[in-house]
Amino acid sequence: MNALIDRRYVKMNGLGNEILVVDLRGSTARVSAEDARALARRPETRFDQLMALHDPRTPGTAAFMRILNADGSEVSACGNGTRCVAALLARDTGAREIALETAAGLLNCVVESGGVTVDMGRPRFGWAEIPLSEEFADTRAIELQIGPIDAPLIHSPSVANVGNPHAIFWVDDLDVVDLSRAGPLLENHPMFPERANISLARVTSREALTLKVWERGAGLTLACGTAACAAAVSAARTRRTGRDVTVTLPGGPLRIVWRDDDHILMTGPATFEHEGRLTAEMFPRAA
Ligand SMILES: N[C@@H](CCC[C@H](N)C(=O)O)C(=O)O
Repeated sequence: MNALIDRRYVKMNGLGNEILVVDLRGSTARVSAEDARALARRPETRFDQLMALHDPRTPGTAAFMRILNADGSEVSACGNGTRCVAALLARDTGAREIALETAAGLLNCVVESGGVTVDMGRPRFGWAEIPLSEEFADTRAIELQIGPIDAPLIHSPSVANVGNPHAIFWVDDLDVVDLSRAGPLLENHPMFPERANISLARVTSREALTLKVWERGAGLTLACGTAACAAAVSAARTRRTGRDVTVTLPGGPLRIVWRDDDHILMTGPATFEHEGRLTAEMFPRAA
């Protein structure tokens, strides 16, 4: 029998980025890539990212989170999912300050009526840290051979790692490229050995960006918290904006502050949809 059966799930979203929280604390159950793909296909558990909660590994943290994309790939960071988990644990326990842990490190969250703020830690910009498959001294703009989708309007992205890899293409018009077509090619470009999340970003003022994201392992989503962080720090790094910006995604705005101590603070909503228990019918039968 699948050890996930009868575990609690909570369907949430962060600005329309669909999040499924599966609470596995107190058990040794794990979500496999196949389990994740099965749950992602069902209407009641559909998700862009699944946040699996496990018993804490570090004193003072509320849970260790494994994060899976809809294609079953496991990743180390998800901004919208982290806000959702913090809001859920705040609802469950009454705590307002919640520390969570992922493979990428600790995330301190503050849950307030106006939204959830997550300290997303420090960005990394070294070419090997992104990671890229070629050495670049300056990752504010890298040379990318794009081939058939090359156009003067889309070139030389900024790259950043905020727990996961991102490439940000600066454009004047977010519709200049069909991201549903270009996204998969760019996500799987040989420059990105671990694939990458791909954003089109438009600077609208010194304090504002608009963003469209093709997510690694999930495709076009209504919002991506880590992409908003990566775009904000890249915009500040390239002097396009200051360090306190509103990033507006198709699902709505996030406030991103890149503090002087190098930490990125992301603030935005977390929305509850419905909850239930996982059942046997949700998983393919073992042969
Ligand atoms: N939607 C997320 C990012 C999820 C992970 C990403 N697709 C990856 O593979 O790195 C967010 O809100 O940050």
